[in-house]
Amino acid sequence: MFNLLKKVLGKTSDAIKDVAPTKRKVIPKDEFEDILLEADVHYELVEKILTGLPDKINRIQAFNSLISVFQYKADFKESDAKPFVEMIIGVNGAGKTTTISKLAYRYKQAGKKVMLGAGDTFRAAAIEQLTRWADKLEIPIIATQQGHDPSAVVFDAIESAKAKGFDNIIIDTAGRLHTQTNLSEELKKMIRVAGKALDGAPHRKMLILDGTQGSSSINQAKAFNDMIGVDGIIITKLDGTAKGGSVFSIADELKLPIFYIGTGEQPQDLIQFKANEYINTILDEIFI
Ligand SMILES: Nc1nc2c(ncn2[C@@H]2O[C@H](COP(=O)(O)OP(=O)(O)OP(=O)(O)O)[C@@H](O)[C@H]2O)c(=O)[nH]1
Repeated sequence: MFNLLKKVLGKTSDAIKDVAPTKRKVIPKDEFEDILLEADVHYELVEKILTGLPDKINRIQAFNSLISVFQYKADFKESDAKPFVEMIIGVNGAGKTTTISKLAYRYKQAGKKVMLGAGDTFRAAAIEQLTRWADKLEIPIIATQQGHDPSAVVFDAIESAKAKGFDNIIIDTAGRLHTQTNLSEELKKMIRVAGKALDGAPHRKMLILDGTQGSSSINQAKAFNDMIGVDGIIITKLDGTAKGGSVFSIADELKLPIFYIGTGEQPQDLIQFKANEYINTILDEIFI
């Protein structure tokens, strides 16, 4: 896991090495500042992280300051609902479809019966892409034609999963409609319909953010959070970017738990996010 994370953060580590080529026991505070900025931690947060730190910083001081970014106000409460209904939200291209296949693969590996719902009915390509993943993973999918009401997909998926004793339903959603208001109304309706079909559903609304966008994905995330209230985040494509520090900015601005990070394009390329491991992987590049 540590090695995998090291690989995922390879480009971020290279960026850190450009600023701090030699590892030491203590580093000057302004060098720590440069490192954080280089890794795309957002300026105000860098200032916050540095507050209270001495002029020369050791690893423990750096760790304590960075881990404080991940103290969320409210953590997501695990649910043992069956089926556990999850909605996957985010802009087009963030990696929703791929991430759904990764979650489905993960749950299936854990022995769960998983069903997908093709809720991005705005684009035929989204329905096709998800159906291809479902076939490849040998997982059933509820899909309709382009333009049909995605709430019907939600309802049918939940009814079918209840009848057949499924454990997990993962529902795709549109990332864009003709207007933002349409999108908001559609997502809210999907949530209402899920709740009618099964008490407490959807149990988790997961936002997918593209890690290569760095801190600029934050406004998008806030817009979705304001619209429907997000329970947690998955950050994708961290393997291809030097902006690994954006994870700090995302956690700080949204105060939402980060559940997983995407580490590649295949169904198995998803790892659970653990703040301490993430920070230690970065600090390994800086300190002896
Ligand atoms: N390297 C890498 N690529 C990823 C990751 N997650 C998704 N991708 C790629 O990002 C691209 C977009 O992913 P999709 O899953 O199609 O994204 P989407 O949000 O469903 O986008 P649309 O289908 O355009 O709505 C694809 O080429 C994926 O293979 C990841 O964690 N790492």
